[in-house]
Amino acid sequence: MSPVLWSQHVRKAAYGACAFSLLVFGLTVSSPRSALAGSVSSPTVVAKAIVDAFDRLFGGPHPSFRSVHAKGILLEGRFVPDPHAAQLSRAIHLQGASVPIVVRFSDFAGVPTIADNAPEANPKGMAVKFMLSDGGSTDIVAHSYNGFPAATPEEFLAFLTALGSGPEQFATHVASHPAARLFVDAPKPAPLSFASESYFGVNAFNFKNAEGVSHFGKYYFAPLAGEAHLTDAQAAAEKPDYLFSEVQARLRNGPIRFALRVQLAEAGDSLTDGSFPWPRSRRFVQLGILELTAVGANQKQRQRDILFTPLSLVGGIAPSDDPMLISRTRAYRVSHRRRSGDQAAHLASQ
Ligand code: HEM
Repeated sequence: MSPVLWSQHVRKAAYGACAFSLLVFGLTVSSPRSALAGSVSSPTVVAKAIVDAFDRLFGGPHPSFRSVHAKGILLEGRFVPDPHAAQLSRAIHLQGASVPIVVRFSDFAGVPTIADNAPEANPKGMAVKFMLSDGGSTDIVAHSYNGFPAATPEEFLAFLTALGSGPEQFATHVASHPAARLFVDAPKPAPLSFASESYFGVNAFNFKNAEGVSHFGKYYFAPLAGEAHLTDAQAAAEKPDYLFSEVQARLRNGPIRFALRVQLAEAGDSLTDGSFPWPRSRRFVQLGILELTAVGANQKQRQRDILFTPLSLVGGIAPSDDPMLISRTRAYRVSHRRRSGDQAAHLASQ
């Protein structure tokens, strides 16, 4: 899809979310740019500016909903580690015993009512929380595009600012940023099911085993049902909530399974820039199987309350130096505070 078209789709999503959003959109798109022109440099400031930019693009904030990936569903099940997973990492959930998991599938946009077959509903999201035997938890936050339109948080803020500034500005940004170009041009077909999509962790982590041997790698969720996507015509014929209905119907016929793998870095692969994928020829290590068996109860409240972040980690898995990881985590916390309804916290996050 052309950058102009993608930008128009995002605008349409905002319009659909709120009749007033055209005015809001038009009035506020210049704010992130003026923030950028100043000294936006700390990860916290950039993270807040990115959440503000999402809210402007998507007519938010929408109370109780995430600033992006607003429409989602929580499923429950378990993770069964592979017998060889401990060779990669000493992490507690990779040592043999299965652990309960909560998984949230989502559409991209920050519009709670987005149609699943709308272009701005892609990429799809998959966030996983592993409930550890020591009472803690650890997360993986992945999406269905193997890369990202920006290498750094500042570049991502510039991307969102350009997107909100109009088709010409966005086309200019895309023309001078290869990762944005690749992202905009990449086909993002609607999946047949949340269970028939691949999901990528994008940013690298360091995995260390009990002997102290460490490797850098990126997460990858492979659907055991196989990848399956719709043609544009098939997607257009689907209902707005087709993915959410489908996943619940699918669960009535048996578990949904994904393999969790780590793609290992080789010399020369960037450990600090997730915007481009590593070559497919890199070795994958299987960490285990996710088995989803039920739709979570009390969806509305639990989706509002639960927080997934890429830096909710556990011993044996450490962040790389990719600057996105810290800004992502801060942005997710800002968005979480804003949707929690706590006015004091909301003000503190301004
Ligand atoms: C600087 C880069 C990024 C920023 C600032 C950012 C920001 C955000 C924010 C603010 C949220 C809402 C979180 C919440 O309210 O709980 C979010 C959600 C999400 N993001 Fe990102 N994001 C970034 C990069 C990425 C990347 C690289 C991926 C994929 C690997 C990704 C996947 C997701 C997913 C799947 C969700 C939904 C999580 C959930 O279900 O709770 N994001 N992002």
